[in-house]
Amino acid sequence: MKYPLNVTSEIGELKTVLLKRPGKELENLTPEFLEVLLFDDIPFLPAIQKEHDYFATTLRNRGVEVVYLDTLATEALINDDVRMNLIEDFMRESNLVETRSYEMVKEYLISLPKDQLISTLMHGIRKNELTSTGKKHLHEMLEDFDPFYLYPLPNLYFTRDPAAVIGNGVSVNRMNRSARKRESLFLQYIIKYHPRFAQHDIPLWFNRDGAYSIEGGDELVISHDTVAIGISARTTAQAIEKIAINLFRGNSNYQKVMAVEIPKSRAFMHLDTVFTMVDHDKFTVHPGIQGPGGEMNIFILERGDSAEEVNISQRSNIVEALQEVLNLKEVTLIPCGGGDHIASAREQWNDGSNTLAISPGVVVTYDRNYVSNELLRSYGIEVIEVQSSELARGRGGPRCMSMPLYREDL
Ligand SMILES: NC(=O)NCCC[C@H](N)C(=O)O
Repeated sequence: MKYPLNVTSEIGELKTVLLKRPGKELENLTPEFLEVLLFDDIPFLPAIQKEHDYFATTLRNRGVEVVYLDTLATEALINDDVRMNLIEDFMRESNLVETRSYEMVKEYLISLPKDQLISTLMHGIRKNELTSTGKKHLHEMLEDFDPFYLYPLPNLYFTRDPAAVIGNGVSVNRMNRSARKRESLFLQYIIKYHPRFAQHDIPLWFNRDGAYSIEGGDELVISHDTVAIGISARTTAQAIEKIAINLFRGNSNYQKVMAVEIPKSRAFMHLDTVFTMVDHDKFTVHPGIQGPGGEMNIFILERGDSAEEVNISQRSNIVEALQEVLNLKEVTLIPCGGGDHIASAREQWNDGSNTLAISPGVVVTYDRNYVSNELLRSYGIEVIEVQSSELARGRGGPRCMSMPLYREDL
C-alpha cells in the first residue's frame, strides 16, 4: 500500500487533505462558554455545513482527495480494546474520572455503535441527555453551573491545529487551550490504528505527552529541509526546540527550523493567521507583525554537533531570512489588506492572510477578503474564493480548516 503521508512544502500539489465537517458540537455552544470554547459567535449549523461542503467540493473539483476526521476515527476503532482505551483516555482527559458520574457515562459510551461513539465524543454530552437511574450527585443538580458531562469540541473543523504532517512524519500536538486538548487524541489513535497508517512505520516528530504546547497553525513546511514555526500564544519555544531535535535526528531531510516570534494576541493566535506561503517565492503577511522598520524576532535552529544539540542564531529581517533558508534571490511579501491600516486589520481578523495553497501560485481564500484577494491576483496568484459568513465565526480560514496529508514534491 502506498505510503500515506508526504508534505515537503506548503505549496506542492495537494493530493489528500483531512477535513472535519462542522457538526452537532456547534449546537452545544452557548454565550457563556463562547470565550472558553474559543468562538466569537454562534454559527448557524445548516449554513456553516453548507459553506464547509462548498469548501470540500472546491477541493475535490481540483482533484484533491478529501478524507474526514470522524470517518477515519471510526475506522481506527479496529477492536474492542482500542475502543475501550479511547473511551478511557477521553474520559480521563475530560476530568470525568474524578466525578461520581464516571460509571454511568462510561456505560453509555460503551453502549454506542462505533460511529455514534465518535460523534458523541466530538459533540459532547449534556447532563440532561442521560437519565441517571441512581442517586443524583451534587454537580448533577446544578445544570446552570455546568451543563455538560462531556464538553463539546467545536474547534474540530480547524483540522490544521491538532497535528501536522512534516515530510513523511507527523507531529501529534499538545494543544495549548483546555478547550482543544482532547482533539489530538483522535489523531493519535488514527495514526496508530487506522489501516491506512498503522502498517507503516511513521516517524513521530512530536507527541502530546509533554508539558509544552505546539499547534499546527504555527507549523509551516516551507521547503523539503526547512520548517517555519511560530513562537506564539499557542506554541512555546521549548516545544519548538524539542521538535527541531527530533526532526534533525535520524534520517529526516530536515536541516533547519526557522522560529518566528509573533505578538501573543487573540487575533494573531498562530503564525498562519498572519503569514502563509502562496508560491515558491511569495508569502502573504499581516503588516502588524513587523516593527516600524519591518523588523522581527527570528531564530534559525540548525543541527548541532550531537543528536541532542541545536545551534541557534538570530535574524531580524523576514525577507532576508526566507531568502537564506529557501536559497532564493528574491522573496515577495504580499500585505494583507494591501497594507491599508483599516483594511488590513479587518481582513486579518477574518483570516485574509490565511490562504490554503493547492499548488504553486494557486490558493483557496475566503470571499469576504476582497482587498487581499485582488492584491494576490495582481501578483499573478490564482485565487479560488469560498463562502465564509459562518465559517469565519470560529476565527480561522482555509489553511486552518485543512490538514494536508499528501502533497506532490516540488
Ligand atoms: N490555525 C489556526 O489559526 N486555526 C484557527 C483556530 C481557531 C480556534 N477558534 C482557536 O482559537 O483555536
